[in-house]
Amino acid sequence: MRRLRVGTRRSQLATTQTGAVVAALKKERSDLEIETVEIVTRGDQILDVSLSKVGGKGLFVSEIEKALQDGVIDIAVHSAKDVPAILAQGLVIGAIPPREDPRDLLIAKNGQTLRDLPEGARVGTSSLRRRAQLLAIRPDLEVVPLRGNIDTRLRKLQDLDAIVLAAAGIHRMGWLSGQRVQAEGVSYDVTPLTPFECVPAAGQGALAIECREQDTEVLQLLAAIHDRETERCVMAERAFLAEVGGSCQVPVGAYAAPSFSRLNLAAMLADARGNVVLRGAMMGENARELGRELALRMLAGGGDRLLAMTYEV
Ligand SMILES: NCc1[nH]cc(CCC(=O)O)c1CC(=O)O
Repeated sequence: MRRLRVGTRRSQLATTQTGAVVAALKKERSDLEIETVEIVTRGDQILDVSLSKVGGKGLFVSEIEKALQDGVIDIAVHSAKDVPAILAQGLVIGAIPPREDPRDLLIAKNGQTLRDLPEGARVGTSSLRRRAQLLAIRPDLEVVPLRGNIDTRLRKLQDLDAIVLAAAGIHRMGWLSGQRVQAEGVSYDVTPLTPFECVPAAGQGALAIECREQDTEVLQLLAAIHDRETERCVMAERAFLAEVGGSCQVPVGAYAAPSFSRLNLAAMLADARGNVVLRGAMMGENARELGRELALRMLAGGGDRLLAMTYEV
């Protein structure tokens, strides 16, 4: 293999993430010629409608998967949390590099924490998972829809009191220094939300590199940038998500951390309005079984009824 074509979405975050993966691969194989191919997905084009309405996160991935299947590209770099539970025919995740900070960040215009935002403050997020968990702590907040790439969302903070973004994205962009985010000519204090306050999305902070199942040479190359511990955590989180049938219509969070030889998995399920938030945690050895087991327990413990409640949001 002499040439590798890498598919990426066109957002600033996507191209930055892809650039980091390309650099890591070049370090492994300096003779390799790597070409980056930008793909505009439907999810990138439809920015004014909430994701739960236009068909979910798969929108960002399905066109890229087609390019892999058609041989237009050889690998695709995704944010692990954007990858659906079931991959397209003939494709596999070839590598999961070491995870970044998995937490969500509260970025308040005047530097407040979640506790000292003023009564009725307007907080921007289109994620049902973030919305439910914010309202569980501060029922008085007005949570308003906020879509677009992370640069766009940061700019929209001008018209709001606060927004919530993943730490990983901000960090990979090089916009986070200490407790401040500096980007697009603005600078704000940030407060990380702990996984107890706001359980992250399954896979948040991790990248997933997808390729063709049959491409043994590519799989061999990707093994060099793979992190087995991150994979184990992400597997437990995704097993939880798959078992609860996580679509964008339901607020679901799952976060696993290694604890000696075992994994500690924390998860949350809520109804779409965020009136009821159900939390659970469990330790286990086998990542997939742990994710499934915690999901089954939480569904049996009332989660099934939460998921059955659907609303127009
Ligand atoms: N849904 C978009 C998306 N996909 C991955 C990230 C952040 C980076 C990551 O989690 O790895 C973001 C932005 C955000 O949620 O703030």
